[in-house]
Amino acid sequence: MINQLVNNIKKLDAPIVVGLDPMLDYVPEYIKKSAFAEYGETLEGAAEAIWQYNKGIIDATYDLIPAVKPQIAMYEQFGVPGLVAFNKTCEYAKSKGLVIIGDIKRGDIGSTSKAYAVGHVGKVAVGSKTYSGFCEDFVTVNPYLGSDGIRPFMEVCKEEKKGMFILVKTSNPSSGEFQDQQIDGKPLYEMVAEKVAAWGDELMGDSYSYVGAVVGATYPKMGEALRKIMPKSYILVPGYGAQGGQAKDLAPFFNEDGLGAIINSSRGIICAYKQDAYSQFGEENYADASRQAVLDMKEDLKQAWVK
Ligand SMILES: O=C(O)c1cc(=O)[nH]c(=O)n1[C@@H]1O[C@H](COP(=O)(O)O)[C@@H](O)[C@H]1O
Repeated sequence: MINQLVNNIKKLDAPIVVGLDPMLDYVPEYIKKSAFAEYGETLEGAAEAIWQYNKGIIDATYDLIPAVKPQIAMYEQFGVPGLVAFNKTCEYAKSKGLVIIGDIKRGDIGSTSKAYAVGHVGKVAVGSKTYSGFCEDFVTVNPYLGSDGIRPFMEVCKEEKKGMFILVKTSNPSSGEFQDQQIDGKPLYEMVAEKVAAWGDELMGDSYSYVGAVVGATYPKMGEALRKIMPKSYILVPGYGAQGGQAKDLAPFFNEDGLGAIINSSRGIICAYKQDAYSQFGEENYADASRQAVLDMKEDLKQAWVK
């Protein structure tokens, strides 16, 4: 999968992932109206609305982007119907040729991590049969529990040729509370990055590893240091756009080959129609606004990664 991700990025000249993080407030009224007419103001109605909203965005952008990143919390808030919408979204995006990065941020004791890995990027055995519960190509993983929380994801990813992005330095304001703590003269996030590089060496694709990292766009200086520590790991970079990360700061996240980083934008793309810059599209054409926002992001990012 890392090879497909790299190939998609090269083919489209777009190190971009669109975050599918639907809140009901983002969904245009006409979509909600039709979903509620069919299912009522229920969890099913909400799930139908976010699914229709996502479908519109995928249809309008799939030819421009290599990947999407559905954030599972946005779906889980609607319970089981929400999870059905998550799965439908992943399957539909996959049918359009997109790589799916499941933003699930899991990680637990070994046996539990194994179940997460099997469910999201592997296959579960039921009697003599096996099934893919969900169909992501990559997942985000929390490394707080250490190696035995990561290894089950590595084993499943090796078997299935899938991948993961391990949280190294997150984009949020409080990320330093723990991640920046100095241990033996080194920040914790650098220690995690060294482990990511070592785990990644065990699972190499053609040029990049199956084991990637998450580093926030909001910490470009740290991104520069981390790029060097993990040369073979793809870096998933959230925080561009809505969280204030800017293209001019993103160059250090890329390698000399112009690869090695994929920049996420969620609200900046899926809620584009609500922004002044795209107000001419109107609610009915929210998906066209998202398409324009992707084109603008691609142009904006050129200053960061075109060598
Ligand atoms: O793993 C992530 O994707 C992630 C890590 C991180 O450090 N910061 C971060 O914002 N994210 C996710 O990236 C997305 C950012 O959304 P926007 O701020 O709307 O672009 C959300 O889905 C977050 O959960």
